[in-house]
Amino acid sequence: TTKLSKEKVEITKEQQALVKSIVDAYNRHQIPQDMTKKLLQEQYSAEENFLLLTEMATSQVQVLVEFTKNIPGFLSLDCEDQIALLKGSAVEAMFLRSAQVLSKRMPNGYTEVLKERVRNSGMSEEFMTPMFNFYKSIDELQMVQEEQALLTAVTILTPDRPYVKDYQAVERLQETMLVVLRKLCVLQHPQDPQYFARLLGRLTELRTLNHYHAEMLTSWRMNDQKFTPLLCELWDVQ
Ligand SMILES: C[C@]12CC[C@H]3[C@@H](CC=C4C=C(C(=O)O)CC[C@@]43C)[C@@H]1CC[C@@H]2C(=O)c1ccc(O)cc1
Repeated sequence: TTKLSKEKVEITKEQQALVKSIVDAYNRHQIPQDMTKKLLQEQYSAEENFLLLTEMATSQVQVLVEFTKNIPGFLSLDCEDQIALLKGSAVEAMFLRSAQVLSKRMPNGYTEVLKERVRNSGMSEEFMTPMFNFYKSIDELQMVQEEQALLTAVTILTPDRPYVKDYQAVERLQETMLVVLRKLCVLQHPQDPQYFARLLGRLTELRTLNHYHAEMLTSWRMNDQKFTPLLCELWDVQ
């Protein structure tokens, strides 16, 4: 086992401030309530479900940008690198977000309705399976909100995205998050010293979903489904 689990793990004052600012940003930036209400009310059809998810995806990108701007140090990165990180991590952040939302037990059956609409949105089986497997593996972790917020920040601050110029600057920021995340995991799950490693394993699983997503977009376009201008720009489609 790692030394950490033997020693008393201390979170420093500045690390506490870091976690607080990221968790606050994570909780502050959510898709608008009226959109989630629509999800519960609109009638079911593959087209209607796809439209709703497209609206949610578009809103989620805007939420993601606002959240990212609140990650300490992000705005001091090179501007073009900021764009490269957002473009490169948007799909993973979206799938991570959907897994975190779907693994919550919502009182009004929101997660069941959302799952049903995802299942019936014109997405083919071959992408559905890996995506729902991912949801299950995130659900098993039962992450607390600090872990969810930090894991999202770690995903965004992945240095090896296309077109990132100052790799080291991004790596340093990600490292800062990982150090805090590891301490939180040890403190939150003392009985499971491998918890942090399992959390990082989810990031590897996330990357494979990136690959499926490109094909998912293509298959949707084959059925001439329309995306929004923001999604087209983000994913270089149309
Ligand atoms: C990722 C996704 C779009 C965004 C959805 C996610 C399911 C759950 C969500 C919960 C959210 C919340 O409660 O905050 C924000 C939106 C998200 C994150 C969908 C599953 C498949 C879909 C998709 O890939 C897709 C992509 C392009 C489209 O045009 C339509 C769907």
